[in-house]
Amino acid sequence: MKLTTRLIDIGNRGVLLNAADAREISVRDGDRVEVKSLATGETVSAFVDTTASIIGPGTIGVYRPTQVRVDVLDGAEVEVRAADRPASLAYIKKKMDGQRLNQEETYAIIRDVVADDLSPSELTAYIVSTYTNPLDMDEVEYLTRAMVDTGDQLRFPSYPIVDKHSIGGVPGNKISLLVVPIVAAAGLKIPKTSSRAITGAAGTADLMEVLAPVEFTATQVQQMTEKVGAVIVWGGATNIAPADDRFITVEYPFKIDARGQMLASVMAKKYAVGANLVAIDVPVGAQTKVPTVEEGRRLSREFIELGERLGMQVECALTYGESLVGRTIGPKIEVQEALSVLEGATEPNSLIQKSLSIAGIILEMAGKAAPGQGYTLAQEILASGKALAKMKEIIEVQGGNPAVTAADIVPGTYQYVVKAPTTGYVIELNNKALISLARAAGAPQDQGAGVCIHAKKGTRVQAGEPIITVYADRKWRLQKALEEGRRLMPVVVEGMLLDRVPGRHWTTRGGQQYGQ
Ligand SMILES: O=P(O)(O)OC[C@H]1O[C@H](OP(=O)(O)O)[C@H](O)[C@@H]1O
Ligand SMILES: Nc1ccnc(=O)[nH]1
Repeated sequence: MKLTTRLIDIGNRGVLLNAADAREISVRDGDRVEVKSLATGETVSAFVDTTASIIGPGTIGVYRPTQVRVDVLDGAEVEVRAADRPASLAYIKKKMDGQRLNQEETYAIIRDVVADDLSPSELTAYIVSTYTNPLDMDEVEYLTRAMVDTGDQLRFPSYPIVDKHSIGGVPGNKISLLVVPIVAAAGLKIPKTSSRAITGAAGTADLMEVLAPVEFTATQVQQMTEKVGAVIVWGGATNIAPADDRFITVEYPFKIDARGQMLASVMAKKYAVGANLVAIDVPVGAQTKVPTVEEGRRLSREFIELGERLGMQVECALTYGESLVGRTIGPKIEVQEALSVLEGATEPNSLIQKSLSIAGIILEMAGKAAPGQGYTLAQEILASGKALAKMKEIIEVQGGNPAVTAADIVPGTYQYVVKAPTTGYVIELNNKALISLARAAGAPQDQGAGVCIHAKKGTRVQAGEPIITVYADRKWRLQKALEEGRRLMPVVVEGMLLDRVPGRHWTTRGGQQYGQ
């Protein structure tokens, strides 16, 4: 059917058809059409929305991403017909049914993901299929390679190129802000790409964005790394493993990170930046992605095997994930904590020790430190101020203000201090509840939102002492976080009343009613 184009500024890969025209070519809402520009001969597939009134018969509304691909102007004529379903849908169904996918099938799915040829529900079906029917190692390798091959890759003229990644799952895990500058200050190249939050309240990309822009092309990532030795950027903007960020948009609301997807997500980014030496942080503990040490070992072996298949040397560190890293969760307060350590603070221990351990592993892998000496070298670099100086170079090369200090970073202006209701030990600090609290307060989108934990598990507190401060950039967000806090009770002090369960308000025999 020939239709006349009307450009519509909507960000989806779609077109708007009059309901009568849609009926004529036998398509319904959500179906696909092929749109062919009669001027250029180019063809693009797009998803259909229908309307009875916004667009009249004979006209087609073309949304921005569709227009960009087919290069049509307002008023141009296009040919429109019902399109076939992509073959990848059958492969997604195959995975939903619990079968294995081969290399070609995996590549077909990932190509369609990157080309935006799958609708949100189709993409969700794929992620859920791999969540419920775990990928085996061959499938993980196909997925990783497909994610790399459908994006840009960096090629540095010399090795080693080192890299670090955490599988996430523990709140407050801001160690990349310390590890990357320490390792780069030792003269190593570390082009660090990170995701935004997946199951947490602030991913490393969300943190770095407090200090500098994080959206760059692959070429810029390479140039900046060559200049100062390191970057900390958001993988989603680089076109490095571009499928990764599409998957994360599906995973984020459900707070899920299926094992096979996680392996591929992390290792595709490492492979695509050209890293040959990689340290992986695997936080272990109840309420993390890896509940037991045995599972942590198994996952580590999988990371190492996948690394071998791809030609990268991988070392994994099982780390303590029962409790948050440092004391803060949320973009600004986490950055403030990390910067203060770079500036010389000797607390919090959990953050400093973890960062030095992971940096130490990388320094040993790259031969900068003798076996067993990496931690000490990392400690010297941190104490000398060289890591802070390197961080300032990274901030500057990415376009941020290198003069920034921890004191300049001000968390959300709406604050609420939760006090210990009773004297006793903190016997429970629930990671997942803390994450929900920080997300309810607005993290990571609201950079000032988050929580600071004053008393970690095992600490003795006096009744009335602060145990948590909640920060928010908006008042209603603070209220929401407090409601979430009351519901989830992320901190429990021994002896504390957990809840009161009232009976009904009986009228007593004496005819009086109490406690209204
Ligand atoms: O939100 P959850 O699932 O906890 O973790 C996701 C975070 O973990 C990784 O951290 P890094 O880039 O190694 O520092 C990712 O890049 C992301 O920032
Ligand atoms: N699935 C993932 C976990 C942690 N980091 C990532 O980049 N991806």
